[in-house]
Amino acid sequence: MSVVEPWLHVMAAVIRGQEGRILLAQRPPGKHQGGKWEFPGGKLEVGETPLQGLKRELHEELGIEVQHAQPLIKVRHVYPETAVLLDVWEVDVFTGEPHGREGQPVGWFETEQLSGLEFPPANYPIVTAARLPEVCLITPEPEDPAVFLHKLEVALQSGIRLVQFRAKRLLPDEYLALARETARLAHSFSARVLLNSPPVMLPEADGLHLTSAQLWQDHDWQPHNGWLSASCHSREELAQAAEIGVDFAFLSPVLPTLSHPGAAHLGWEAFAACVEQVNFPVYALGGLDNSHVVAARKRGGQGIAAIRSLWS
Ligand SMILES: Nc1nc2c([nH]c(=O)n2[C@H]2C[C@H](O)[C@@H](COP(=O)(O)OP(=O)(O)OP(=O)(O)O)O2)c(=O)[nH]1
Ligand SMILES: [Mg+2]
Repeated sequence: MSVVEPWLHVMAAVIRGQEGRILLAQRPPGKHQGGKWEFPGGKLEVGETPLQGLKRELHEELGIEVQHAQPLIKVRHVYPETAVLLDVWEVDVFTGEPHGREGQPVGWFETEQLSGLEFPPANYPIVTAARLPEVCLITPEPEDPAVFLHKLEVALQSGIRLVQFRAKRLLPDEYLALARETARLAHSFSARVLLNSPPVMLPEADGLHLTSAQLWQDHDWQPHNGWLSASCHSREELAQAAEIGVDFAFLSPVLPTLSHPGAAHLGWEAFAACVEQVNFPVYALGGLDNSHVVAARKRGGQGIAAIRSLWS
């Protein structure tokens, strides 16, 4: 990504309606990327703040008044015609009945339908961000499988929808058996499971999670099914994660942690600066709990991930 590129600042919205459905519009034929589905929005005007621009665009294009919105992701993309900075916000409270005021078709879609639609090439990470929740549970080292699954169920009941199954001390067969049970239980709550360093990838998993060391191994990690995510601790590791094509990442430690007392941590400023360098969703990790979701979002993060604070 060139820093001298004159980026065209575009505001776009992931508008959430009933049961989490998302409102999309079709770009008018003849316009740039015409005919494709888009997250409604348009160019920021001189003198506007991003939120003002977002509100104006959604009023002009859909006739709605935004009541509450928060940043979701920023994506930079260079088209042959223009370089765009897509500044995407999530809108969860609005008034008015959205309709295509410029004659464009609009529709509500389930998050799971999004990956089957044709969007402009810049939109892939936005679709990932729209499908990912704000909070990810990373499991602590399992001791007794029955106790583990019970605690997992408690976490799922409390609203967890993304689980990174992390077990370093199990034998391969034990790992796979518990990973299968974890996926089965998570799926019964419509939650998804990433496998951290599995002996083999399981078809029932929703993604493969890489350690930061694996990022540098000469290996094709792309799983046949699901997402590819990675643990990162620096700008260099995030750049390497981008290089190998991860869908999203976890950046840590953001705050001091009990597990690594006295170790250096990034702090929110450095977290924000690192996230700004990449085009995919990044979870903040390290010393965090549910109360830090808004802080993470303000710094460009997808939300927070945690072990300790999300496990009973
Ligand atoms: N709104 C929106 N624009 C997108 C998305 N993906 C994507 O690549 N773009 C690009 C296409 C365009 O080059 C640019 C948005 O410009 P636009 O044509 O919608 O701008 P606008 O609403 O202000 O329209 P206009 O006044 O120029 O007619 O961003 C998306 O999901 N939503
Ligand atoms: Mg527009």
